[in-house]
Amino acid sequence: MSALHPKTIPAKARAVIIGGGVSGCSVAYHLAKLGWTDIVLLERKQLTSGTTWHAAGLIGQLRGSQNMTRLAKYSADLYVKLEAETDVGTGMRQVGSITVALTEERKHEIYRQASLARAFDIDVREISPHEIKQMYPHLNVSDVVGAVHLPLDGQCDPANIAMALAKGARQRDATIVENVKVTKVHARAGRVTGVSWTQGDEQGFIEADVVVNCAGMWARELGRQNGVTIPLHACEHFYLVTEPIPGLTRLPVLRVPDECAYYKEDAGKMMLGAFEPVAKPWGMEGIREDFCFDQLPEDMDHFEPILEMGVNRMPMLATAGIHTFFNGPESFTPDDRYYLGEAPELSGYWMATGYNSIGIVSSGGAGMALAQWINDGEAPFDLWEVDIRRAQPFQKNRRYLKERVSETLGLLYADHFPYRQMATSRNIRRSPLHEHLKARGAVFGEVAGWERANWFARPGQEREYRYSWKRQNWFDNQRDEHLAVRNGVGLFDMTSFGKIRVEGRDACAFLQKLCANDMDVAPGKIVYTQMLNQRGGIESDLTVSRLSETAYFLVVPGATLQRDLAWLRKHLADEFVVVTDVTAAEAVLCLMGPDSRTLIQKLSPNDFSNETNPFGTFQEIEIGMGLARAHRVTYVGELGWELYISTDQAAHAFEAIEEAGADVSLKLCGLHTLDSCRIEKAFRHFGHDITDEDNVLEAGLGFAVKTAKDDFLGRDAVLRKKESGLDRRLVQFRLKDTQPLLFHNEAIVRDGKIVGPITSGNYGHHLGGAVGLGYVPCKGESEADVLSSSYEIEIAGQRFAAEVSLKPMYDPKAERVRM
Ligand SMILES: NCCCC(=O)O
Repeated sequence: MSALHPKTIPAKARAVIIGGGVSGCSVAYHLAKLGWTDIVLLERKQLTSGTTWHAAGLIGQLRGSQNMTRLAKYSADLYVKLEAETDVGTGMRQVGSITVALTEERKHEIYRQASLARAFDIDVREISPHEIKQMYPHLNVSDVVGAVHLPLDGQCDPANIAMALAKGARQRDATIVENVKVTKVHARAGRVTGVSWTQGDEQGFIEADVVVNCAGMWARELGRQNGVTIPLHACEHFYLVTEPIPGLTRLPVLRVPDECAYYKEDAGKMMLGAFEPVAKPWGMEGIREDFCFDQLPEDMDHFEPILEMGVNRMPMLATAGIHTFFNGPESFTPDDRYYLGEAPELSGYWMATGYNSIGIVSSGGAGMALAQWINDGEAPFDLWEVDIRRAQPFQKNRRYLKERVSETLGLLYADHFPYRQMATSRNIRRSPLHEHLKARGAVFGEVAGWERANWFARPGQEREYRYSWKRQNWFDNQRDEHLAVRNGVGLFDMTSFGKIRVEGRDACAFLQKLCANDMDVAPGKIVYTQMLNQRGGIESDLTVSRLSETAYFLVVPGATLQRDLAWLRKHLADEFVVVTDVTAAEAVLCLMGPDSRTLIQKLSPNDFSNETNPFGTFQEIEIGMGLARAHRVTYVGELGWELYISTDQAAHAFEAIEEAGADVSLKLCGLHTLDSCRIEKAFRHFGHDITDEDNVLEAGLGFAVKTAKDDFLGRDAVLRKKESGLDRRLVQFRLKDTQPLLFHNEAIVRDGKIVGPITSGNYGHHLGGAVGLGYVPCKGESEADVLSSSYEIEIAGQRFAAEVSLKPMYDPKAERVRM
C-alpha cells in the first residue's frame, strides 16, 4: 500500500485512528463496516511497521474466559473470510493446534479450558500422546501427560491480515495515510476535539469527536500527553526460524507451555518462539523516532534454555540450521490483558492496544467490539476483563511497569492457577493496618495495586501460597475463618473498598437519575443499588449511605473505582454536584458474625440494637478514644458492621477491637473467606456474576429496582424485560460430592447439555461442598421447570452432580443479617 499525499488528509473526520498496525486497521475496518465513512487512520511510518510485521500469527481460540474465547473465535472466523472479501492473500491456514501438558496440573488447566470452549461451539478434543504422534510425528511425547486439539485453529500472515483489513476499510471509504505522525490530541472541556499531524515539513489539524489510540508500544506516552493512563511497557520477544527442513510438511501449531514454547511450521521451516519466565523489558528511555520494521539485537544466552528444551522436544531441530534469530519489541500490560474502551479521563478518547503478544488473534474481535462500543456508546457485551477503566492511575509509573512486565510476559504460558499472585511490583497501595495484619500472619494478595490479607497463617505455618487446582495450602485456614464468621465473629480489613462522595444541591436528583433503587431516603440510611445502562445491564453495584440532605457516600469494589467514577462523571449534566474519590481518607474494618454485636457493644458506648441501628442504617460511634461510622450492612450474610475510620485513627481502632475481641474469640479473616461466605449467601460480585451484559432482573436483583420512582437510566429496559420475561436467570449450585472445587468458568450442564459457565465459585465450608453461581436459560419456563432439571458441573472434562437453588442456600430468609 503506497503512501497517500497529505493533501488527501481531510480537515474533519468522524473518527481518527492513530496507528496502522493490525489493531488500528481492524478498528477502521469495523467502523467502516458500521457505515462510518469519514474515518481517517494515520500511521507514523508504514502500515504494520511497529509490531504487527514480526508477529508469529498464531490463531488460537482457547482462552481463559467466555468473552475472550468469543472474541478469538470471531477473529478466526473473520480471517478465514477476509481473503475472499478483499483479494489480499492473508496466509490464513486452519492447520489446527495442539497444546500439550507435561504435568497433571497443566493437563487439568487445558482440560478446563476445553470444557469452557465447548460451551461456545468451539471444536476441541482431548487427545492422547498416541494421537499427538499421529498428527505430529516429530514430537517427543515421552513425558506428555495430555493434550488438546483444536482443528479449526490456525496461523496466518500477520502483515497481510492487517493489509486486508486496511483494504476492507478503504473499500468502504476510510482514509488511510502513511508517514503521518500525530503530534497532539486536542481536547476542550473534557472532550477530544481533534488531532494535529505532521508529515515532513507539512502540518495540519483534523477536527474529530472520536480519536482511537491504537499506537501499540507508543500508546502509553501518547496517552500521557492528555493525562490518559495506558499502563503498558515493551518487552523483547524472541523466536527463531530454521532453514527449510527436508520433508517437513503442514503441521498444526504446537504449544508446549510447560517449556514456555510455541512452534509453527511455515513453508517447510520451523519457528520456535518463547515466553520465558523472566523477560527483558525494552524501551525504558523511549522509542527511537525512526523506529520502523526494526529489530533488536539477538541474545543467545537468554534464549539458550528454551532452545535446549526445544531440541529435546523436537529432535530434528538439533540438525536444522537457523535461518533467523529474531528479537522484536511487543507491548505487555501489568495483568496480561489488553485495553479496550474509552479513557475515563477524557471523553472521545478511545483505545485498542496493549496486546501482550496475542495481537493478531485478538485484534479481529477487539476491533469489532470497540467499533460497536464507539458506535452505540455502550459495550456490546461484557468487556470488563479488557476495559481500560480497570487501570489505576499509579500504573503509568515506568518503574512499576518495567518490573511487572518482566513477569507478565512469562505468565502467558505459566500455569494459570486459581488465586495466583504476581511476584513483582507489589506493596504499592497499603492499608494503614498492613503492618498489624502482617505481624498477625496475613498472606497478601493484590487487587488494583492494593495489598489485601487473603488469609491468615497459623503461627509457624509457611506464609506463602502453594498453588494447585486442588485444595491449596490455605484451605484449612479458610475453613477456620469461615466458620468463625458463621458461628462467632471475624474481622476483615476492607480498606481497599472504593469510596466516593457525591455532594451538592442536586446530589439526590443526580443519584435518582443513575441508580435503580430509591435514593431519596432519610439521612442515616444505606441503600444497596445498581447503576444500569440503557439495556438494563449492570454498570455498577454499590451501597450508598445518605450522609445529609446534600451528601452521599458510595462504596464500590476497589477494582471498579475508576469505572464507577467515570460512569458518574460521564452522566453529570447540568446538576450542581461534585464527585470526589475519598478512598484513601478512610480505612474499613468489618466485624461480621453472630457475636459482632456483643463485641462492638464492648468497644463503644453507642447503642447497636435493632431499634437504634437496624440493618441498612449507619451512625457515628465512639470507638476506643476515636470515632468511626458504623454501617450496618454485610457482604458475608451475617449480623455485622462495616466501620469507616479516618485513616489516622485506624490503627488505634484496630488495637481497641483486638483487645476487646479476645473475650469473644475474634478471628482475623481474609478475602478468601469473604468470598466463600458471600457465595454461600449467593451475594453477587461485579465482574463475575453481574456485568454490563447482565440484566438486573435476570441477575435476581429486581428487589433493588424501584420502577415506580421517576425515570432512571435503564428503567425502560427493566420494564421491557418484565413484559417479555426472563431469558436466563442466576442460580446457585452446590456440588453433591464434597471433594471437587469450583473457582469460576467451569461448565454448567443442564440435562446433559452445556448451557454456560459458573460465574464465581468457592468452597462453602458451612454448606459442606463447593458452591457457585451461574446463569441458566429459562425462556418461557417456570421456576419449577428450572429447578426440576438435572444439573452437573463439568470440571476439566469430568461431570459432578449439583444441587440448584433460586434462593440463597445459606439463610434463605435473611434472618441472620437482621438478628
Ligand atoms: N505471539 C505469539 C502468540 C503465542 C500464542 O498464540 O500462543
